[in-house]
Amino acid sequence: MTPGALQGVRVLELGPYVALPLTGRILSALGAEVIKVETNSFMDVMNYIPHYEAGVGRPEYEILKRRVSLNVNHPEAKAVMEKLVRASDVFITNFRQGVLKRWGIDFPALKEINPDLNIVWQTGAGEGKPYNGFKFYGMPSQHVGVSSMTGFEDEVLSATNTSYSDYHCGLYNVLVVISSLLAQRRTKKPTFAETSIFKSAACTLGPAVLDYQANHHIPVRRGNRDRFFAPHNAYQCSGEDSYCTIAVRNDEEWQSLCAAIGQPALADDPRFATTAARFDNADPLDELISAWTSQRTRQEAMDTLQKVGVPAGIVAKGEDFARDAHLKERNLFREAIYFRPDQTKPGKEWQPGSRKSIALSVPIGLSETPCRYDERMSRLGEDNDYVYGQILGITPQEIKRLADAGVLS
Ligand SMILES: CC(C)(COP(=O)(O)OP(=O)(O)OC[C@H]1O[C@@H](n2cnc3c(N)ncnc32)[C@H](O)[C@@H]1OP(=O)(O)O)[C@@H](O)C(=O)NCCC(=O)NCCSC(=O)C(=O)O
Repeated sequence: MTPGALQGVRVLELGPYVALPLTGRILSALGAEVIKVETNSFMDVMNYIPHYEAGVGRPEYEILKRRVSLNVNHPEAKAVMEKLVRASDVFITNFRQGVLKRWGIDFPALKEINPDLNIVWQTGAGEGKPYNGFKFYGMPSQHVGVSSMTGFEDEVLSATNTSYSDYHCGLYNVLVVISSLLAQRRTKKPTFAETSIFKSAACTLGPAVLDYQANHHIPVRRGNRDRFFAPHNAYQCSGEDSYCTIAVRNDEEWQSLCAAIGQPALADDPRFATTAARFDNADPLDELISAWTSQRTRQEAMDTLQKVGVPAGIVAKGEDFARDAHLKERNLFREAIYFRPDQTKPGKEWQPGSRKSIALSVPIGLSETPCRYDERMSRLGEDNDYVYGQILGITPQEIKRLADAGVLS
């Protein structure tokens, strides 16, 4: 197999939920060896959401990681943790400082254990008053971001139903890791970096920040409409619950749309002559477009418009999404098989489980160092022998003793 871009880099991951495990997932797809530390009594919640068998890695997150069990609250765990830290190039965590201190791995301690260790500390809001030490999940962190300006006017708050601040922060974490490793080659110094899901959410506001500063415009909720695009909406197509989205940025795209829907004269209609005019006349504009889309399937509508360079996409969900021909063709979805221990045999005889799952791979293509993909589902503790034995050099007897003593649990 061609070595990945981050081949030779070892990352120690300690932390739950979306953003931090996403970081490890991307790094492992890029070729890093990512060791994820969890304990049976606090397994990353994302690994046991109801759909999945308890303890089995959630496909899109843990599929490539080395999952070890270590109860860091155990008095004997510190020595094992120190070995892990010494063997790693990068440490990523989202536990709060007090928790890390309790475990003897706050940042000064880590520096002492491994002076070359790069550290990414993913926080809620970061250091500094007034939010220092705040606990955040996606939604509360997003009140500063896009969710305040998405949705329809009469909605109290548009919960985006996806914690985008986590996905953004996970990507920032990856950038930090790669930059730190590159910088270290030059400076010989490791980096300590603080990232934050709150700040990541704030950075999704984009031009709205400038618009407020320059013009004192406070963004309002406009449903699917947008001042800088018109038409800009989801249009009903033939068939139940079937929509096509269309976004037109300029007059050229508008003229192409008019021709494609068989109404070239609309391009000269003064109500629709400019983006501003089309935005002001969005109701009749949307009616005209709906009249055309409602006679077609969403696929036909999308294909017809895309053929003439008008950005259009189908609204996909559930099966539509999982079976999207393009995503499938580009290998974004792979079928992954659950593995589970064969209870009839002693030791670790792993058998393919009965259920299959769709696993998301990383949506990037690298020509020289392709991303890794593995169809194996890892299970908590599955890599204990490899990591503790082969990487850390702990003897099998000692691994067994630590396991029996509840340290590796
Ligand atoms: C992630 C957090 C919300 C988690 O907060 P808390 O639930 O309060 O967790 P704590 O940090 O206190 O730790 C939880 C408990 O688990 C224990 N714990 C955890 N792992 C271990 C291991 N390996 N061994 C032993 N014990 C463990 C830990 O000691 C605590 O025990 P006790 O003390 O005994 O209880 C917070 O740390 C945080 O805000 N982090 C920064 C922002 C962030 O990453 N947010 C989530 C993004 S994802 C997201 O938003 C989303 O999914 O949605």
